[in-house]
Amino acid sequence: MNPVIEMKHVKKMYDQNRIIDDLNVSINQSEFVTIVGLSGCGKTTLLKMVNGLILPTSGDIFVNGKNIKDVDLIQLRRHIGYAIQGSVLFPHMTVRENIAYVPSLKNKRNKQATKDAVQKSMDIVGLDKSMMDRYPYELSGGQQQRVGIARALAASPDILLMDEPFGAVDAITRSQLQKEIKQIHQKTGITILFVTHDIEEALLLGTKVLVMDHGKIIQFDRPQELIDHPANDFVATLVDRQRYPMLHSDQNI
Ligand SMILES: Nc1ncnc2c1ncn2[C@@H]1O[C@H](COP(=O)(O)OP(=O)(O)OP(=O)(O)O)[C@@H](O)[C@H]1O
Repeated sequence: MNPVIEMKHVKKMYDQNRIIDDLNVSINQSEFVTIVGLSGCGKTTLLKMVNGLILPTSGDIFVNGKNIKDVDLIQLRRHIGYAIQGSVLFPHMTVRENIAYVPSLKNKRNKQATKDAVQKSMDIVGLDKSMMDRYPYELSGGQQQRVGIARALAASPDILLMDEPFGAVDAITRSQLQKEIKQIHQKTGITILFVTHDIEEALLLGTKVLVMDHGKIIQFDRPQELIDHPANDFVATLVDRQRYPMLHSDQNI
């Protein structure tokens, strides 16, 4: 299978600081990759390099087989959904206008296609039609988060980048959103890269988990592999049996 995203010898420096260090990774279509690691280890930097919001100091990044050095980054981003923590909606636009933003750029002459895309992505994230004409300030945090995800999905992207998307909501809403994103992944087969601080969330959602430490990939494996065969003490501590017994198959008796 050809990888959807491939990074080869990618480095990122800020001044003399090496943030990403000779990173190599291949991500196949329809994987749900969760990215975990301590604060400041380079998770967001890695994510933003996929859609060219951050450019590497050296190395190559391929998306759908094309080196992003050779593609128009604005075009590239239209195929890559991006959802981040908190409300990043346009405050002066309604829910409908927020979600329609990218599809309307794509379907300039076909208003119906945009309308359909808005309806479809609202359905996917479970937003009621009655919300369409509300402004972001008229929504709860969880609803705003759903609109953010609907907006990221509306242009039917091949890849969805999510940076702590559920970080700012309460535990119940978070668990609902986790279920929804899992269903969206199963229904659409979209490739997802999902940054989280929460190892439990990473193990539950990811088809593969990418563990980072100081700008390097320490392990990139199926969740069960991390639990059964942690690559080092750092990973072992992260997936600690005492703290997450329910995630360990031998304890699910
Ligand atoms: N524009 C910048 N200039 C200088 N240093 C930066 C810049 N952006 C990020 N960094 C540094 O790069 C490192 C990695 O940042 P990054 O945001 O990728 O980490 P992270 O793993 O996502 O952290 P967190 O979990 O806290 O969000 C940090 O030490 C950060 O201070």
